Amino acid sequence: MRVINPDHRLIAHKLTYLRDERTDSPTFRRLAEELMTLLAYEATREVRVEPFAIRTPVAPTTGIKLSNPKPLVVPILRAGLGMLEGMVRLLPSAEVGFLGMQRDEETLEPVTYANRLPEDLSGRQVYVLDPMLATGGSMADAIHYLLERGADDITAVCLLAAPEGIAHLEESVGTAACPVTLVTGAIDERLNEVGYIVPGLGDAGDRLYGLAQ
Ligand SMILES: O=P(O)(O)OC[C@H]1O[C@H](OP(=O)(O)OP(=O)(O)O)[C@H](O)[C@@H]1O
Ligand SMILES: O=c1cc[nH]c(=O)[nH]1
Ligand SMILES: [Mg+2]
Repeated sequence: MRVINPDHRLIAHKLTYLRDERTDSPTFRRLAEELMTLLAYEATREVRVEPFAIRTPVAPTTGIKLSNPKPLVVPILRAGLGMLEGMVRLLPSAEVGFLGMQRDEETLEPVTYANRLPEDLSGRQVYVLDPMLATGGSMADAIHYLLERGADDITAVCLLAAPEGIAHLEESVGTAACPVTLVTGAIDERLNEVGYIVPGLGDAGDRLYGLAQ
């Protein structure tokens, strides 16, 4: 599994404000979108393209355009929704599928409560969005669903990752038949005893959308 942690001061600057407990939900939502757009620049570096012949006002030339089928973007509800707009701003022709997952706060095991993905993902390039890679259980399950449906190139994008989550993902999907890449805005220190990323930013879903019941 390839892990990409772009070294960019604007990413670090925006992440600092995102982490700050004084940042309110509207600002948190705007920063999450902006960070996603910056990470999307890296995550889509190898988006699939094909040659495209055009004519400029001066001369014919050959450029490139996105290949069909277009990439599939999959935000993991709830918190991944906060990254969706930032991604489709750069990839407006992408299709969007949804996975709803919630981590059981006692066992830290992910529970899937919604699944709205195309049945057949053969030959598809897929971008999975979730701001937090903590134990890595939710992202690993999401990637397994995508692999079962035939996805053949998967990029997971998160804002923060714990070393434990990266190690779990490596173990769980690192030897998958298709390439799996993780793009993360930062790699934090560790998980605490209740499975939160340290220093982290708290519960991303709650900070985006308010307290969950
Ligand atoms: O790596 P893991 O240990 O699996 O934890 C990460 C998951 O936890 C958070 O979701 P949460 O369960 O809080 O749901 P929410 O998005 O509805 O808040 C986060 O958005 C990830 O999906
Ligand atoms: O730190 C964490 C861990 C899991 N989910 C979150 O939203 N934050
Ligand atoms: Mg949450």
